[in-house]
Amino acid sequence: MASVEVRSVRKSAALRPRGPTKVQPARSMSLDYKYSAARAGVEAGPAPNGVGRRAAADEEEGEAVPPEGDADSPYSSKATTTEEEGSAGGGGEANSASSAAATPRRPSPAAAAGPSPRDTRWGDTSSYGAKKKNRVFCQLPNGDWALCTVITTSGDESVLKVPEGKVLRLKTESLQPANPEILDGVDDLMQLSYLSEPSVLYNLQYRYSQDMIYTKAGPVLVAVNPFKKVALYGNEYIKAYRNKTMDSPHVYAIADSALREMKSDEVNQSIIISGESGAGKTETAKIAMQYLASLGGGSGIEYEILQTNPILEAFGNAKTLRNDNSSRFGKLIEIHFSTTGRICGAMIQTFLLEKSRVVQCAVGERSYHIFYQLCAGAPTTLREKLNLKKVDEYKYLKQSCCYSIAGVDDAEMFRAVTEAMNIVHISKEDQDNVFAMVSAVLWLGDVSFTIIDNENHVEITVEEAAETVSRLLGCSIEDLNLVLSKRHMKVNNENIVQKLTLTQATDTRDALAKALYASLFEWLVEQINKSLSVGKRRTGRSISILDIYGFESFDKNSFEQFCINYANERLQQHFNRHLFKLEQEEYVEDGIDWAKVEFEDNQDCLNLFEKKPLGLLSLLDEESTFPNATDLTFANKLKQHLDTNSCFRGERGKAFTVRHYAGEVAYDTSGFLEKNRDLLHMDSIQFLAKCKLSIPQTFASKMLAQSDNLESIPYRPSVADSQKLSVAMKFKGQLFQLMQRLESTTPHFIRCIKPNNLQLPAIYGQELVLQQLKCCGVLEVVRISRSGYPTRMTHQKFARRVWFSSS
Ligand SMILES: Nc1ncnc2c1ncn2[C@@H]1O[C@H](COP(=O)(O)OP(=O)(O)OP(=O)(O)O)[C@@H](O)[C@H]1O
Repeated sequence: MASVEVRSVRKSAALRPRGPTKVQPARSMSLDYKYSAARAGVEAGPAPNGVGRRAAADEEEGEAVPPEGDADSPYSSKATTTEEEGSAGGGGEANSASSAAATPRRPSPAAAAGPSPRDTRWGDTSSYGAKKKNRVFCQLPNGDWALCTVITTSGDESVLKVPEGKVLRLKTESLQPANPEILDGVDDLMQLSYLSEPSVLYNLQYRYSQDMIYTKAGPVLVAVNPFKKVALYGNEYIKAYRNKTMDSPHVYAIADSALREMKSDEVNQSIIISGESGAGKTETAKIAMQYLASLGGGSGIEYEILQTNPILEAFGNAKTLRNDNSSRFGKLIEIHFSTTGRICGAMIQTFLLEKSRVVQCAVGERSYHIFYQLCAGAPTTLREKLNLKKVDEYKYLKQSCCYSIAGVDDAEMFRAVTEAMNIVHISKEDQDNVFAMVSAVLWLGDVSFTIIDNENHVEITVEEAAETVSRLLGCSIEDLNLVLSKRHMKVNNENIVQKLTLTQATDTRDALAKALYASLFEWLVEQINKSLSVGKRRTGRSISILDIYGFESFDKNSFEQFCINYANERLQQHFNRHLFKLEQEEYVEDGIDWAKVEFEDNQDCLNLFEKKPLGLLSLLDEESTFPNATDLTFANKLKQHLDTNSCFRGERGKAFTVRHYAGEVAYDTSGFLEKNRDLLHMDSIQFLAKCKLSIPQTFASKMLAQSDNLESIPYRPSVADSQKLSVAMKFKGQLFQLMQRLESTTPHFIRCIKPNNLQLPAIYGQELVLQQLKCCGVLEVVRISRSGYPTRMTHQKFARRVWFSSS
């Protein structure tokens, strides 16, 4: 590919040595903050400004990039270029001239002549000779690294002064060199002369302790969750980033780059936020939206876009053991801009809501916030209309023994949600219908059954719960009884009615509750999208923000974690592809003498999930089509076919383990088949269609339409009237589409890090942080970034930028 090497422009890290910032974040820069970026290059320790490069002979051959044309790859059917032709609209307010002119102090990869001292130091302690007064890192018995000073060295031992004045004698070879004090707390890890695990951990901790939660790792922004309010946001800061009077790492800086690049390059942008549950993804997404809304605002629609957050959080977030406000769905919000650079609309896509939470949740967790908010905050008339009880009186909510969240006022949140619904133009009548459905779901959980014969067949017990459900849905008690206690089936072309046992009836009731809630969530997103739909003045330019559930590993991991972790593997592949594979491939293609930087590729794990016909997803789907299959037969099938796969391990009974990029996860297949089939019996759909209220009717028509659309799909479970594509296959399809969409954008990555599992401020667990940094390859990204060119672009893009900057 023809390209010019332009040193500057894109990576703000590359722009960094640019003098003192004009506006200091009140708490992000302490008075005694010693680092001066301009001096860093000169006084950055003993390493020469060499180039990271290893002898090519030491490197392995290239790894598996999904081949173009492979149907199993989301990258197969499209060009992966981010170049797009478009009108030269661009908008008038961007000012990228200064950035285009800046020159980073970075070496050329071609200048590399041999292994750099930096690279041999990468995690390598053996060659390090500690000297008196040197600052070094030593590992304490608990595994943490501590910064200490060498008092004396003799033979192969050193005597060290560790924090709190203690003295330790350790083998010199176990020590890791520390960076000079002047580099303490640098705002880009690329500036560290010793790039090692302890030095990165120390640097992040140093900054974290001063509320500087953002640090660049080359092109990636690392955000360490402060678990408290930090004075880094608001209008003053937005102004400072817009005017470039502040350039310390920040979500605002990332959003600003996205906005500028969208205008100057005429390419859609994406901000991809990842991290574990509770790491801060949703908050980060909101901060990015806040910046875009502020810069691209004016028409009022930006306010509507921001107000989608309380609605989606109320209906799609819940308290889990890891996060009091955990998103139980994935979200992509695409913000569209007009020719003048103003926001003109938005589109939200959601992924796989965890609907099992509606009927079942673990002790100490809660179901979706809206249930508690409605019960706490509904005004008297609504409360009476919906026959609301206290939260601890509903069976669905009672099982987890957790009703409130410390510091959260559910009643107040309810008012915020209804206000937000008003702002996104959900009519009062629709709001009432929405809350009627929420209440109906709660009351459904209280519908009980009476056994009517000695075969355990049941009928619903006609009492308050059944009566309230039938009133809220607009159906008769008879219809409710029929749908929950009997099933129509076709056997040998004959219609028969089967009576349901207590277990079957309870499952049918729960399936209806889950389907109602999931349909309601989908419907709400549709209404929001209608309200935010893009106006006539669209340019086709957009910035997408992806906030998708983080990697999960619990004591017991089920189908939900299986899907969530699969999504994270896909995202990790996107990250790897852009920051490791494509970047390095281009160097090689351009004939630059480049030694490959190793990184943890997760292609094998993705193959384990996606390969046909013997991948986890295909095998799950196949097993889901067999009426007599069980979770155990599924687990056995996996063991039979996948036991030789290095990413898979069969366990005893119904369990199996997957070696994910972020660690091993043991899955229990209990419930996998049922959750994957996710069958709502046709009787239930017809029941909803017959209800008098329009909203359940709408849900039913949507379900019926989906089942019609699927007539042509070869995969059809053999169950008589099953109506859907399996959950895993649908999710895989959504993820492929998502990846294709993201591939046509310029990505900006934000990695959120959770510093402790207690959700408390000022606690920085080194091991926890390190594990997150390792699993997302932050160190490798820094290494590639400082070894390579700061930015690369085609002649065409360069010309467009120069034109844009000078016009
Ligand atoms: N920038 C921030 N400032 C202050 N608090 C924050 C910030 N980021 C995160 N938090 C705190 O951490 C909590 C968890 O963050 P968030 O819900 O964004 O995590 P998440 O990564 O989206 O988790 P999940 O994957 O479970 O949805 C927030 O509720 C908030 O209390």
